[in-house]
Amino acid sequence: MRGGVIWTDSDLLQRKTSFRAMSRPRPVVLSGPSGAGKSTLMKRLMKEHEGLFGFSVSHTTRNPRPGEEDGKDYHYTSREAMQKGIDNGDFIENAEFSGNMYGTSKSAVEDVLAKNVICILDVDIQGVRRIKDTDLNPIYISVQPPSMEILEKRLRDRQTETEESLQKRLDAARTDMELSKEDGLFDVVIINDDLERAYEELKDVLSEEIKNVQEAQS
Ligand SMILES: Nc1ncnc2c1ncn2[C@@H]1O[C@H](COP(=O)(O)OP(=O)(O)OP(=O)(O)O)[C@@H](O)[C@H]1O
Ligand SMILES: Nc1nc2c(ncn2[C@@H]2O[C@H](COP(=O)(O)O)[C@@H](O)[C@H]2O)c(=O)[nH]1
Repeated sequence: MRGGVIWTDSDLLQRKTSFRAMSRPRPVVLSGPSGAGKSTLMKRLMKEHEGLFGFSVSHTTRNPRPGEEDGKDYHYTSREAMQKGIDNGDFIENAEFSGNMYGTSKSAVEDVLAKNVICILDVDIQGVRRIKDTDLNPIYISVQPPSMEILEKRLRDRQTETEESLQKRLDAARTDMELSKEDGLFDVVIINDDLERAYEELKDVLSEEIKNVQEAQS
């Protein structure tokens, strides 16, 4: 794994200054319970704004789902390899979620930042807290389902989970829905009830960043 900018060491302030001086587009962190609709909203955003966004491809130890591609949706890896990368300091954050490891490597973020596009990170609430300790300075958005019942239906209908992993995700969702109420943790909370409305809200929140990148590219 490639090394590079380290966001949590002692010259944090120095690098914060240099980040601002380069006026890079502000990254976006999308979080919220599994099944709330983060990927659905993100994929639509990236499709409608081609060349303006870049996805930070996380690592995970979970198996690929049908249709998912290694290097595009995730870097699929083993526990051993991932732990080695973590011990090596290659990750800005990592977490255990529903029996698997997930993490954002430094190079995943750097590769997107280098293109001067808006970097999107899809991470759970533990990842949000870890990213708060870095100088990435993203916009924090929580995507929430209208209710636990609707979330469960969406996860079941998606047909990606076993009963066991579904129950783990529902447990994590209850915690997420509670913790995400914390004052100041998120800049915006979007309730993804009606998809069109949620998408418009997401675009609205990001309109300034989108405009800035469009102008920089023209
Ligand atoms: N507003 C909505 N109304 C109805 N169904 C929705 C809505 N938003 C998303 N869905 C559906 O709900 C399911 C879960 O959405 P999605 O996979 O985007 O969630 P996610 O938050 O990215 O989950 P994960 O964190 O597990 O990747 C999908 O099958 C998607 O098509
Ligand atoms: N802390 C992190 N969480 C991550 C990362 N990549 C994804 N996720 C979160 O995991 C769950 C489950 O994802 P799924 O693809 O298995 O359904 C979801 O809440 C994601 O937001 C990461 O790099 N770090």
